[in-house]
Amino acid sequence: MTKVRVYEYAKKLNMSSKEILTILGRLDIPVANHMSVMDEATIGKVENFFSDVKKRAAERHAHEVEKEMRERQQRRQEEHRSETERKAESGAGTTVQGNGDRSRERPVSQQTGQTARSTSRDGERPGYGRRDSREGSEGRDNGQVRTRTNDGSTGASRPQGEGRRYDDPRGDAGRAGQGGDRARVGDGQSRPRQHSGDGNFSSRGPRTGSGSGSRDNRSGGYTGGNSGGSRYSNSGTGGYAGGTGGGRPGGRDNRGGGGFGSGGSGGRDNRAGGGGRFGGGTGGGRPGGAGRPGAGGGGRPGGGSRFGGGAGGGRPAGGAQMSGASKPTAPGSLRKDKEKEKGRDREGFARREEFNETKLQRSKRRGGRNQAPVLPTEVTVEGPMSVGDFAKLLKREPAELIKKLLLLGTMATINQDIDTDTMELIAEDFGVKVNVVEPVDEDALDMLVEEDTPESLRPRPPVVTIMGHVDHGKTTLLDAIRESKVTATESGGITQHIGAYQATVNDRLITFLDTPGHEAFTTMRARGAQITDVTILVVAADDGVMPQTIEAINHAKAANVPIIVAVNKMDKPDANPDRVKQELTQYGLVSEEWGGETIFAPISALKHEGLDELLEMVLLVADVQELKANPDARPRGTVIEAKLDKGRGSVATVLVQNGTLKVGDIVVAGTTYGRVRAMVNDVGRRLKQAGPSAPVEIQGLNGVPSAGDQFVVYDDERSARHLVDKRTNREKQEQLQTTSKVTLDDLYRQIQEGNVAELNVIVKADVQGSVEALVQSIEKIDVSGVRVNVIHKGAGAITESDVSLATASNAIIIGFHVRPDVNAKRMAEAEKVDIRLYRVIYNVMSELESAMKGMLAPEFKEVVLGHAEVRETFTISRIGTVAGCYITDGKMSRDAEARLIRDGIVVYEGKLDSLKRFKDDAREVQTGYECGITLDKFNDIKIGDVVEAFVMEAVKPA
Ligand SMILES: Nc1nc2c(ncn2[C@@H]2O[C@H](COP(=O)(O)OP(=O)(O)OP(=O)(O)O)[C@@H](O)[C@H]2O)c(=O)[nH]1
Repeated sequence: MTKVRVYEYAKKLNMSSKEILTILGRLDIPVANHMSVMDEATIGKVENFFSDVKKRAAERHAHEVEKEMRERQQRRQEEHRSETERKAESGAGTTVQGNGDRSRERPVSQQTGQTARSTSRDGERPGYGRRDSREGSEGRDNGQVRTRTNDGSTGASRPQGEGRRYDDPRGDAGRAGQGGDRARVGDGQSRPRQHSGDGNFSSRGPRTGSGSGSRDNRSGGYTGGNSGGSRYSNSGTGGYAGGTGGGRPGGRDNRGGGGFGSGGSGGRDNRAGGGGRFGGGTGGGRPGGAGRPGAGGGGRPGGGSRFGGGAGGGRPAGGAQMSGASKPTAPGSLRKDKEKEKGRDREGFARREEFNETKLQRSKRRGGRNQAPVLPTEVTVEGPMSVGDFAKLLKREPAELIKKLLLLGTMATINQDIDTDTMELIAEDFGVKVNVVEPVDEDALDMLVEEDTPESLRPRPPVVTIMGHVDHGKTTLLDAIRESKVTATESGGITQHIGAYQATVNDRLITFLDTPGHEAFTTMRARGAQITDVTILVVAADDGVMPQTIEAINHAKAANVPIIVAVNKMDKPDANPDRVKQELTQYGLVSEEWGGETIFAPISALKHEGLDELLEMVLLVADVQELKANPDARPRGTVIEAKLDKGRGSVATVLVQNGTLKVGDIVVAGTTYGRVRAMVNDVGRRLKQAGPSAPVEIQGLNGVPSAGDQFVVYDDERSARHLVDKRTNREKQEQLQTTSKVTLDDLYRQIQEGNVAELNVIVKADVQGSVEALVQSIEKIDVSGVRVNVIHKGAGAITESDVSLATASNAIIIGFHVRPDVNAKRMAEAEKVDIRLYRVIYNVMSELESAMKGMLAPEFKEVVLGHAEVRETFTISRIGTVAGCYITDGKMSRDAEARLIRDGIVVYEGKLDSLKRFKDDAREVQTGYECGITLDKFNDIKIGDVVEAFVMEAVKPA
């Protein structure tokens, strides 16, 4: 793409020009209006903007997801904690001992202490880290320290160390060590079991620090590098190490674990793993322990995590708060208190949230006295549906869904369809379960489709279609087969062309569809009917592959029907079957002799040569397909052709495809039904019944069905009639829908039905200035769910070409101080294009807006009575200008209102002052007569002007 106009670009993105202009404005790219040209650089900037939006949306979504995960985890931890507490009642100290070895404990305690010291020394706020780089380096140091912790030389601060919080772009190093203290604080105490070691950091250390192997030790990895110590520990590096972040080390349920950081990860169930689910920086991600009272240091998602920020950090609060025991660990700095405060705040927030949620749930349970809709907890969908419909189902505002979609990185409109996966994602956010069920196949229901058991199936004759290029001999072949193979003798019946016949070959039947060429395929397939089992492709040996040959191949291939090539006219001296074979290889039909799989049968339809071989091949191919049907099933099949016969009424040739059709059966075919009165086969023999693959002509339907209609036998006439009525109504409805044009009067209904997402408008006005003003105003109309899209604008009368454009694009035409010319008007009436004529811009706006909001309730409608052409003008003193007119269409009425149109532009609108026929006042003057007209307080009438008479009629709201 090099250069596009704003509106084109907007259209491409399914957005409004206004939206693009707003974006351009935000990007400080000067553009005049929607016609302005956007060059490549501008487009690039806009696209960057979009990708930024998406990125942010994804991040926000990630944030939400994680928040939810965190809450869930907290709940689990709570549960687990109480369980642990119960267990711990019998001896906490032992637990400590049991969980880690001393060597591992020590470093932690040291580490803890160290960090605390360093923090207090620095005067830093330990929990959240500082922003200055120094801190970052400390964070890194911490990381290093962490790696050294085993020798006890130092001690890492909180493992998440260096990460920045959230999306601080500078998060690379800053905030190092943040949360570390908290971690320690938590470390120290949080875990109830550790109380045994009260105040003794070292004794507490191991639990928290080294990921002591406790399966559920979510806080384990606080020792950073030691995370490996945990049974389910992180395999990553550094655990909580400041530098590399680390994961949430041991926790079995570690979902976010170090995953947010670059290293770490790893709990058994660590779902996020080291890579960082949200691509965090280096930080510690969600450092386990979070919220687990004993574990301390609970990390709220490590800094880096969600917002792709730097490292670690995380929310220290959890542990600290819960442990409340931070006292012994923390060096008692004020900051710590503040930290704690913050922690509390967060806790408080979480509690408040929880409270709110509980309240919501409770009120939901109570039926929401104050909240009108009872929100569903489970919905059932059948497949993709529009955002609007899904919102309705969820009893939420579409905007909420659109927002969620945006968070998922999808910009959707209310009418946009979303798939079931997306629905599930959104619904999950609302706590709603989505059940996806197979859509009910109404047709299958109507057709009373039943499964046949394998035992009930019996072999049936193949149904063959003959196709090929014009004059290659299709008809001759069909006739030749019929003549030589049809057993017309038995009843002495007269061979009838009923659209299909059956031939006997080696005592086996083959059904031939008698309609040569593509019709059988096109009409049948267009109606979803697949009746052919084998195709004989006739190719004249002297002519080779021709366009219709290729078409035929494509049809057969599309229908997945095997092809047998009949190389015809072999009797001709210039027959060249090899050429045919050669040419057909290009289309994937390679003869068996040449190593392919396609059967080629050389024949002469004219001389009846090679027919037996050809038909044997047909049987062979059919055998491979194992064609079967259940003769005892409910009879069903397809209409091959149908006509109205003078003597016999509706006559339809049907191919029975399953079951056995009998005289007296009640058949429904398309929108016709009736009892089978009589049934004859292709040799004119009256039948009482016809089994699978039999083509028969039936009488008794109440109308003429279409070729391709499927028929089925119903048990009673009433339900057959009911089905036909239903289908007829559906057809009418569909017809109505396809022909209905959007009009302002039913715009709202169409919006509601999801038919209009964009209201296409053509704007015509008297002068260019008005056009622009109007367009600008129209584009400003902001009604959710529909967007006004000006597809064409211009100064001058409304012409035929405007109407045809409106027809093609389902637009309405807005005329401002202009009128449609005669042809345009006629065409608009015929095409049912809504032309709205206005004289005040405000009215345009308010009417459009009202229509979009469904509030348009026009009480009056203008009805044009007729037009008169001004052929002469007279100026009479005290009266003014009298126009000598000729009525070109309709009539002029004395009481009518009138407007004067000059070159399609309305120059006056008011009342007819007088209407005279010669010298007499006239009440009405009809087409083809002359009359004198004066306009109320208007004299500037010129020859060539047109007077339009109209009245305002009250109309019932649609
Ligand atoms: N020599 C010779 N002529 C044949 C043979 N088969 C058909 N023809 C002649 O080819 C001409 C066209 O045959 P049709 O059977 O009408 O061909 P078609 O493919 O049905 O043609 P359309 O109905 O127009 O599509 C007729 O004059 C046939 O007599 C054949 O095997 N040998």
